[in-house]
Amino acid sequence: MEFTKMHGLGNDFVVVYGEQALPGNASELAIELCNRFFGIGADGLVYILPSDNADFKMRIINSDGSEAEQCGNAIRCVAKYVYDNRLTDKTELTIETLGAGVQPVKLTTEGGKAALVTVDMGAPILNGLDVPTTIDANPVIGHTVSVDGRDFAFTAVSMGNPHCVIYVDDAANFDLATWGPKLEKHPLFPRKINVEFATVNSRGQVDMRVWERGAGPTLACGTGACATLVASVLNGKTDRKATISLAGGDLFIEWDETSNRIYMTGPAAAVYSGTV
Ligand SMILES: N[C@H](CCC[C@H](N)C(=O)O)C(=O)O
Repeated sequence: MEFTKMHGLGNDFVVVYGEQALPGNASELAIELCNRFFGIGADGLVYILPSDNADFKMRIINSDGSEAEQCGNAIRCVAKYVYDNRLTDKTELTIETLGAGVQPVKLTTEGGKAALVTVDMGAPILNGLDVPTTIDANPVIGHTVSVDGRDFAFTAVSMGNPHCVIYVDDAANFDLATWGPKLEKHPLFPRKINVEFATVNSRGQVDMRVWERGAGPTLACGTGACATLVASVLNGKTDRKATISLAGGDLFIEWDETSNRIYMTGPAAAVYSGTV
């Protein structure tokens, strides 16, 4: 199998093109290939497939073998892959995802290669039961989740995949390893959840660290950055445009008031190609 190792701000993927459909053993393959000691090593396995509704289709399998509905950093990598490998000559194209429909992307290029990618991530889903959570409220803001005697207030947002955003004093030094997995698998979240810990520094800049569903601590999370911006607007903490600063770097997120759509802008990189 030919693959290209790519990342968005250090959130890394094994990218495979040329399949007609997801192989039956995609989950087992993801576990094996994402293993950082016995495999290639990545946060996820990404397939670029044909689509009837868009230029391409993306499927993303987490390193634990679970398939996600959407992945912001991966969709930027897919856009870069198809442009740089001349599978399209368009700098404005569409990519179909499992859980967030068809998403328009815009590339800026440098030296004939894609550099920055802006993705229309669609409208956030805020109804608690649709995120999903077990909470019948719309939106879910400042709801309390208790784990091991500690209470966290969270805001729930889906970008196609589920997120809970929690504000803490010092996100960059927060104990992700202790609290991330407990929250990821909490019964309030029927399909588990991605957990973002955020510190708002101004109305235009937020530090965020993420414990991802099915992947654990990653250096960046595109959908998580979108969820963090939405939660910060809902909680009156930021404007509708802000830089979300992750361990791996910055993403620029805008929640357009008129269209209700979220725009994410950030880089994508290809590291090497290989055969496995
Ligand atoms: N672990 C996520 C999928 C990857 C999302 C993240 N890597 C991103 O950039 O949006 C989930 O199970 O919902």
